Amino acid sequence: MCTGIRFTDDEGNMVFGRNLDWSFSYGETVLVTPRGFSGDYAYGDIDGERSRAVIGVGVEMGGMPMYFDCANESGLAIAGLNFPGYASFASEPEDGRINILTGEFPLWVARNFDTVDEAEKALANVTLVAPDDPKRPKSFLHWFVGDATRSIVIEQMADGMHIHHDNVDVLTNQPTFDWHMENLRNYMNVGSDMAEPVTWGEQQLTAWGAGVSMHGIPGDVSSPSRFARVAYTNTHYPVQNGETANIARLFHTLGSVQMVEGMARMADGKYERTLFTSGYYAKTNAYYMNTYEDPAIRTYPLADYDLDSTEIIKA
Ligand SMILES: C[C@H](CCC(=O)NCCS(=O)(=O)O)[C@H]1CC[C@H]2[C@@H]3[C@H](O)C[C@@H]4C[C@H](O)CC[C@]4(C)[C@H]3C[C@H](O)[C@]12C
Repeated sequence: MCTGIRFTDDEGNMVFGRNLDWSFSYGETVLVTPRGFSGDYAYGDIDGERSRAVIGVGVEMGGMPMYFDCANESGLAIAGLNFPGYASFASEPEDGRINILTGEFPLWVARNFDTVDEAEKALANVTLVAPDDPKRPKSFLHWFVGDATRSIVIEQMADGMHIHHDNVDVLTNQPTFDWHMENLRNYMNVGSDMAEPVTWGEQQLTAWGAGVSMHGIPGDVSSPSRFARVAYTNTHYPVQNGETANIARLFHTLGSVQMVEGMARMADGKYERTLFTSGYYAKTNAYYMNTYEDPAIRTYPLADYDLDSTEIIKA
């Protein structure tokens, strides 16, 4: 399972991040794609005139950075999360369209747009392609895209591309975004206030501490439960000032939905766990990441790399 969140600091700078939950690593690292990199996309040269510098977590395949999540120097970020059973892509490119291999989609978005509005507009001409090619392993994802103003969820299904404005700024996995938003209505009774004393019959009941009003928020790690829990946390967390407090917010909010060894097995019998948590703060133009084995948060400021280089940089 995976979880993505977005929020802003007290000055309106975006913070965006995700948990990557899985049973094994693909050898992913922080990768910087400098402005001068010339992308050899599967379906032609689809980058526009100005290519933005991009940083994120991914793997290099065939000379291309395949990002799991990434952000650009303008403060636009994107993350791919599993969506099997619902995601459905074209198996071949279509004439007259911008054809994008699904694995290259995060790079294309981050290279070419400054805002969610711009990216959303461009999607009208996009065909997402997952060819039947053993050399190109498939992944069935939906994507979460955010900037300083808002976030959207992109779900390409058999009946077309669905783009949702995301009012709670979170995403998990299956089922569809619409379903998750409808499900939130099950939890509208909960809140963060200290529970007031009540009387049942002749019995006085008083809260034994904080947290009683939150009863009902599910504690398990299934996708619908994580969606409800992280939507609650993300929308109730007070706005923060500065790097330390906002990165703490990012990692604690994602920590509230992390998967711990032993909690849940995947279909292959292995335990799923939060292999890494990563994210971007637009104010510092930096990526942040920690892993299951090494929870110390490392910082990767874009300014530390040669952004005018032509080669992918492994941070
Ligand atoms: C497995 C990852 C998603 C994790 C997740 O959402 N888990 C949910 C578990 S569950 O189903 O809901 O149980 C996804 C996110 C990004 C994906 C990777 C990226 O898309 C980059 C390439 C793309 C290639 O097509 C496949 C390999 C790959 C390297 C992908 C492997 C895998 O599908 C990743 C790593």
